[in-house]
Amino acid sequence: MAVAAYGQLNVEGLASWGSRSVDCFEKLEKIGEGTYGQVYMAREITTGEIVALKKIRMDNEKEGFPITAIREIKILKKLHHENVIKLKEIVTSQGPEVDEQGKLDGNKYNSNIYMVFEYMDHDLTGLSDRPGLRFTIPQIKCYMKQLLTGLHYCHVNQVLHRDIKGSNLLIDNEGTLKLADFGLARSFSNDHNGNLTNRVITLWYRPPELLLGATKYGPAVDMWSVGCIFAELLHGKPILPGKNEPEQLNKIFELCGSPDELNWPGVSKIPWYNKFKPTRQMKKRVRQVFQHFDRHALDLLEKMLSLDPSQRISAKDALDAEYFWTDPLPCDPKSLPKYEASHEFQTKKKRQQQRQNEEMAKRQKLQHPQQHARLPPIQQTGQSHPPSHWAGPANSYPPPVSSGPTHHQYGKPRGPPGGAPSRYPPSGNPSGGYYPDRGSQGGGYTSGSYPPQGRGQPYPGGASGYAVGPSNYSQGGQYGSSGTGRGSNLGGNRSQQYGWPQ
Ligand SMILES: Nc1ncnc2c1ncn2[C@@H]1O[C@H](COP(=O)(O)OP(=O)(O)OP(=O)(O)O)[C@@H](O)[C@H]1O
Repeated sequence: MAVAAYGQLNVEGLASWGSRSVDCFEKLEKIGEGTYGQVYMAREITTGEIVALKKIRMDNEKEGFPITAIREIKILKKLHHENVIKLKEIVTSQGPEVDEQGKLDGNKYNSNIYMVFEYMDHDLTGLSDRPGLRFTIPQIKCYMKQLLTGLHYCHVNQVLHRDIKGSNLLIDNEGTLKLADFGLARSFSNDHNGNLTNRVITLWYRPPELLLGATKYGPAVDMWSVGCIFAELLHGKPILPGKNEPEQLNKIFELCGSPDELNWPGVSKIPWYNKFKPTRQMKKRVRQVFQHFDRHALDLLEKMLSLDPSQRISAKDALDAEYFWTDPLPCDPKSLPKYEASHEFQTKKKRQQQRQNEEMAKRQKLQHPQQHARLPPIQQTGQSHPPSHWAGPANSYPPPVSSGPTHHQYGKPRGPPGGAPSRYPPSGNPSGGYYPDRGSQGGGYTSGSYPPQGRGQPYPGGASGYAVGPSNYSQGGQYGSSGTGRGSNLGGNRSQQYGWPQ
């Protein structure tokens, strides 16, 4: 990995940053662990403010400070928007640190660097993974609108996110959604001719042009991921869960049809097209597969899942789509129900523990079948159950609560993740903005295994043909052409409403 020499983290405009010690914060709980660091919920000791501390992983760095962290810091420093996570500060630790197991963290610099973020109660994956949870259509529209607004802001500021997925969409108990994890993000310019890496974006959300080896691309790559998230929210589970790159491409072609020069002019010039073009002709099946989505949702989804990136809808035009302007309208974020905190890391951990408990119970049953038949059921400590009287149909909703935990309620470290069932009482009265599920259109979620990350991991099997080659493929300025129709007629009012730069 590219690095900067240690001690030379010269991030413009960050003069006073890094002057405070991490000792100004009390770590409360680990809430995330990603490729590039661990994330903790923490409290600032003097003010009591709850924040998220992202520790920059240095243990793999042979020569210095990871370039991904520098990029993330630089990019976040220039982005200021309600739907983009706020980087508050950088803090450092002096001297060796120990991990959760009390082991030295093995960092040869004897010093760590942390990014301090505003704390968010949930990530979208963690939230949607709550047992029995189904998002309503107004709720899905509300989250999608915020996602598109944040992304539009990034794109007009010439930043590609390049890792849009549920666990990077953070949500607070005010219902605000923010884009996070800019570790793979980078600046682009419309006249930029250099090659970019195509080994970005987590596999299930990676667009066909990157899978086919394109190295010139633009904001349309993020819009493909948005399309996958949109369909996932409505469908209840990831729509393109490929195990490796060839399978991922195949799943895309089965859903969106096979690419050719007619539906995607220039596709045959993308480096790995000949290697991976489907051997048989496949038809587009989006409308058939998702026939339970409403007409406006389907129209929008088709435009997001356009194989040809130059025809893929932009974030701005997506916000003008009929979908967001027809009943049921997106709900007001503030009216959304509040939930107990949920992050993907914790829900994964809960599931893991639940599986372990189940296996243990099975083993014990096999060893002592009769004795166990008479014992009370094993308590599933790792699982967060809805109250038993709420174990209704799958489309019933997790109980909204009148007052969820606020940041300041996190006075002391909480117990092990998932140690206790949800504390929130059920409510039969869906309050403000909560709509009961609208038939099969309500979203839902099923637990599943997780996709390979999009961070420069080698393609499977060196011989698979995924060798980076020169590209003569150009995306052709998809972004910035705002298109015609509603956007131009109504864009003024709508732009004001979204608060995006004109
Ligand atoms: N500001 C925050 N508030 C609350 N939770 C957060 C915050 N930032 C990150 N998290 C949690 O930590 C997880 C990992 O964070 P992040 O994606 O920034 O790290 P990463 O090392 O880049 O991860 P990955 O490799 O999965 O992309 C997130 O999915 C989220 O659950």
